[in-house]
Amino acid sequence: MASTLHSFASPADLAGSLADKVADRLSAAISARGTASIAVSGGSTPKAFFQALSTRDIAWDKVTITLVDERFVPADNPRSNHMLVDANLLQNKAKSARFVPLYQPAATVEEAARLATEKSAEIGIPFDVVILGMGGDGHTASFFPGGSNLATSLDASTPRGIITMEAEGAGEPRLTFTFSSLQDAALLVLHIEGEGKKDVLAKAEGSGEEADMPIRAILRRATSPVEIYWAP
Ligand SMILES: O=C1O[C@H](COP(=O)(O)O)[C@@H](O)[C@H](O)[C@H]1O
Repeated sequence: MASTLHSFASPADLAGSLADKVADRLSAAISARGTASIAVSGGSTPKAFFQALSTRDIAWDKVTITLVDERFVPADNPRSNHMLVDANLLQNKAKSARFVPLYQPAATVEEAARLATEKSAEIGIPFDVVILGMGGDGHTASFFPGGSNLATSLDASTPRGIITMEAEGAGEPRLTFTFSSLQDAALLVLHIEGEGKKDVLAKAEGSGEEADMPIRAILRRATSPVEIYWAP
């Protein structure tokens, strides 16, 4: 499916514009079905966008928020994506949204993935909005080059749900929604910032193996158009 690049003069401009776009989509879903869903990324990039989105006028009590991926660490760990979302998105008007975490206090990451899959199955499919990020190594969600479950996670026939991932560049073991869960969102966004990430994107758009730069799976095979939001 095609992708469209939306470039902004600054990260603040991008955050405001993306927040408006996402708010419109969530509100449209609420008008149509009574509920809306969004899966967001962690990392350093989405903070300003989260803060802007949290101020938008939406019937937040009808919105379910989850993460596209998470480290296998509890919510009070500063490295958790949950803590980032708590501090920046589940604030202001968005305080009344429902949050479905991926981390589960289980003995193993595999058991946590099974429990998270069970809990996230209550969220309607497909997601109304998915916001992906991208690492300098071309990973997105926790689809890491060399990842333990990379092939399975990217296989379009792997069922929707959460799968585990361990990889050299990943730090802790990870929990990640599968490609099949994310690729058909009504609004599928890739949010990246900086010249370095633009170069990584250009490389990913060239030829090469998906396994080397897993973001290629989204750029090449997502059934929804990919809206790329970039600022320097
Ligand atoms: O590990 C992760 O990194 C990516 C990108 O993070 P950034 O700090 O370069 O913005 C992120 O999209 C993903 O959710 C996160 O778990």
